[in-house]
Amino acid sequence: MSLYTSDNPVFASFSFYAALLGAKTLLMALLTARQRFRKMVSAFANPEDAKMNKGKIKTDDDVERVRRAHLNDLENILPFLIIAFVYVGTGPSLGCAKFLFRLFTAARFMHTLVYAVFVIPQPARAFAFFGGIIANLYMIYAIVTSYALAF
Ligand SMILES: N[C@@H](CCC(=O)N[C@@H](CS)C(=O)NCC(=O)O)C(=O)O
Repeated sequence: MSLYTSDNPVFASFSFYAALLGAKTLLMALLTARQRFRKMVSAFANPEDAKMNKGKIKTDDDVERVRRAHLNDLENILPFLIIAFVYVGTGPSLGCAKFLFRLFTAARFMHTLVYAVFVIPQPARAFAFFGGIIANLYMIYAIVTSYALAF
């Protein structure tokens, strides 16, 4: 049986969480746009955008915060997609794989809520960030130990 078909519940679970995280990352652009419009007068990225909306170009702390959260998603979710995909190929148990995918997904949603939506003081963001890092590092460890003989 191929590990990369919907017959494999681990791959099905990976596909589900990958889609959820992909959608979440794409929606960060809407969150940025919402913040730009809330701050109407001062937060358009390009002259043409400012002109169209009768605003001025200037950076804004709240807009930049959402942009940093978006960038942080790219720094963490893109590696997850590659790492978790390779991890599926090691044939992990469904329970363990689901736990890691859920931990990572929950951690990234928490990161955005804490960083860009409710602006909760540290160390809340650091905890959310490390939840995701731990899941990714565990999968890297599982991959490396599975394929150590291939070195
Ligand atoms: N590129 C990140 C690398 C370190 C990192 O991701 N730190 C986490 C936990 S404190 C974070 O949420 N950083 C905020 C950010 O990337 O804007 C940074 O510049 O902070």
